[in-house]
Amino acid sequence: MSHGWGYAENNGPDKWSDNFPIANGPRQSPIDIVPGDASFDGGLKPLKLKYDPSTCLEILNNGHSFQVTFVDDTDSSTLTDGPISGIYRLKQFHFHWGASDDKGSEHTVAGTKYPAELHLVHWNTKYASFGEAASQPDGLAVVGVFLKIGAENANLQKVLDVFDVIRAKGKQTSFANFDPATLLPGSLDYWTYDGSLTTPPLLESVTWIVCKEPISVSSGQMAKFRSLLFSAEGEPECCMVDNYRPPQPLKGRAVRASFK
Ligand SMILES: N/C(=N\S(N)(=O)=O)N1CCCC1
Ligand SMILES: [Zn+2]
Repeated sequence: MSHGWGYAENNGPDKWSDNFPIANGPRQSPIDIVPGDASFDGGLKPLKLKYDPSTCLEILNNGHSFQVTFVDDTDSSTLTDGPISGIYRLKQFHFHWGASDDKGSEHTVAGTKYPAELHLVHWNTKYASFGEAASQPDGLAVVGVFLKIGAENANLQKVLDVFDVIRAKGKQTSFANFDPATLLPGSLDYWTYDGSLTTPPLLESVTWIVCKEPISVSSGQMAKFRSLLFSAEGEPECCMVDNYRPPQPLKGRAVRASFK
């Protein structure tokens, strides 16, 4: 059985280019964001995020992370404005995190790693589906939010409370009426650049929108993230930790800031 991609020594980020040569492409993600190198762009609009909790469907351990999936057959939960044109629908959100609080985010800020990073994945409705959009240079828009150790996050806890039911790869359960807007920081100031999916197939179809302000997470809550498994039931247990890709070369790309 071929070992699929993962985050271990034998199938992790350094090996992904074997099966996904775009891993060495011109617009790969994540990146290290250097605030002093970002250009303020007064033409960037504020982010407009309109989420309908009734579109929240289920939560799944997909063996790489866990994701909360949304019904995306209408414009009920959308991202508009910001650096994008048109309407992008929310498809899912997921996280990346570390084995300890000193690492875990995918994007870094002047070399600083956060313990985790939230990704809200949206697709451009000028295309017929997420799958079609994912293959287009303007197909996806992902809002990234850093998690910083601090006070317990009561909104995040609603997600963590169902982890016991999705501990192993392939487990899923219904997850209704969750408002992802409760996971956004108070300020929606952001950096934006043209990038890619940070996991295989690493498609270069993402407009990245990374919020400057983190949200809080407690150390105890981070321990709960680490209770999930990469492995399926019946397999040797492998803790789901360090499911992040390190920063990739900028290759001449501009990073713009929506704030001074
Ligand atoms: N890598 C991904 N998102 S991410 N980490 O780039 O936001 N995805 C893979 C399929 C659906 C989303
Ligand atoms: Zn992600």
